[in-house]
Amino acid sequence: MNPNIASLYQIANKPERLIIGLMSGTSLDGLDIALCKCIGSGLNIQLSILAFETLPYANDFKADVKTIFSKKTIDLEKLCLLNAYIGVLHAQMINSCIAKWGYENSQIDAIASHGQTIYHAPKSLHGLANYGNGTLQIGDGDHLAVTTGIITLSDFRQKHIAAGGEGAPLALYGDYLLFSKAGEDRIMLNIGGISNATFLPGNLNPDNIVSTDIGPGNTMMDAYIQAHFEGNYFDADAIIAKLGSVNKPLLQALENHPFFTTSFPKTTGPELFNLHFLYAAMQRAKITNLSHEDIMATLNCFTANAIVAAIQQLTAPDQPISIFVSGGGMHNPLLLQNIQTQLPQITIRTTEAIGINPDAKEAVLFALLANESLCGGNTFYGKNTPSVSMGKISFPR
Ligand SMILES: Nc1ncnc2c1ncn2[C@@H]1O[C@H](COP(=O)(O)OP(=O)(O)OP(=O)(O)O)[C@@H](O)[C@H]1O
Ligand SMILES: CC(=O)N[C@H]1[C@@H]2OC[C@@H](O2)[C@@H](O)[C@@H]1O[C@H](C)C(=O)O
Repeated sequence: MNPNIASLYQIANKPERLIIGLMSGTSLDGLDIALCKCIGSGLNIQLSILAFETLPYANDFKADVKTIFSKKTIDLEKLCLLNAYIGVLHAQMINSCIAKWGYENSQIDAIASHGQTIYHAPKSLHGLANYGNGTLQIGDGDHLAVTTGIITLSDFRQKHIAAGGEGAPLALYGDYLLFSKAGEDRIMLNIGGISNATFLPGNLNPDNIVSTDIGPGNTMMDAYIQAHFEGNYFDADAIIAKLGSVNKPLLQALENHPFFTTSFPKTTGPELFNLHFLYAAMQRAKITNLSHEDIMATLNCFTANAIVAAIQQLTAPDQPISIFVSGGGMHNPLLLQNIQTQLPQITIRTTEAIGINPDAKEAVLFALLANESLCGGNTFYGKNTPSVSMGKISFPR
């Protein structure tokens, strides 16, 4: 037997595994690295985070990725080079974290690598009759495996598409395994570049799970700040948005898009929610002169309204519901306030309240997906989503 296969077999048979989950989202702020201990699998999983770090990306690297990120026309050579480069960069970041945390690479059973999303093209976005859903994440798993010496699972989204999904949100799987609770309807809300939500029914019937993208999270606010406030990457603590007021005609123009009336589940990305989307809405609303502060206040409100509308769509009026938020947007105080004031009856907590660091949650979810591919695979996630094992396996040798 090839020793790689023997080692994979041995890892899959262990009662517990150490898996490093990686997430680098559409905000391009850095790489989230979560070292997870996974005992068992499926609905019996016991997962604990042993260490977590977000390693920020250098500005030059961000600028490089941005040249090929969510654009229809790009430099193919750059795409080809970054595919390998990101694999090696992520591997080096992992190596430094493992050493810092006081572990040896040989103690880690597997890496679960999301990669860097470069383009997300669900059919609802491209509209081309001859093509289905598409998505592309780069940072090749072989480079991670060779540079770390650790078996790596990567490129999780293709299997989801192959089995009939849009390649996202994959949060559903981990949300269901980790956070479902009998007798309590829950919504897991993640506010990253794009916001998404998973409704977890208290009756535990997987057919009642709904997981969907909602619309922009931080992406439009971030893009506006980056374009107009040199040296700033996001509206830290909503300082700028708090100085402005919401422009109603612009808000209405932003909200008047078919994405918001398309039924769940649906997915999206910065390919749609970007500055062109904003400028087109400004044109339709005949707005030529609005302060940066008012635009930021309006984008903040637009983001919050989309989230509130999705929560209202996922629940019946007066239905008791627990909401657990994660992702960078939860650190935006105005965004949270704009959401909470429209949902006064609901207590919104972070996932910390149920044992998972909200900044680490997405990286943890990928560790879980890898754990399922290694030693689970028997869970049924309901009729609305593919129940498949995801991730391609790369060997170090
Ligand atoms: N103090 C803060 N005030 C306002 N916004 C913040 C703050 N801290 C973080 N953010 C927002 O969070 C973003 C980063 O969020 P996150 O790391 O969840 O994104 P991501 O991983 O790229 O998301 P996704 O994968 O879901 O697209 C920042 O770009 C910023 O918009
Ligand atoms: C294609 C892609 O990278 N999508 C991301 C993005 O960031 C948030 C939202 O859009 C979500 O659909 C997804 O990530 C999370 C982890 C998911 O699949 O659940």
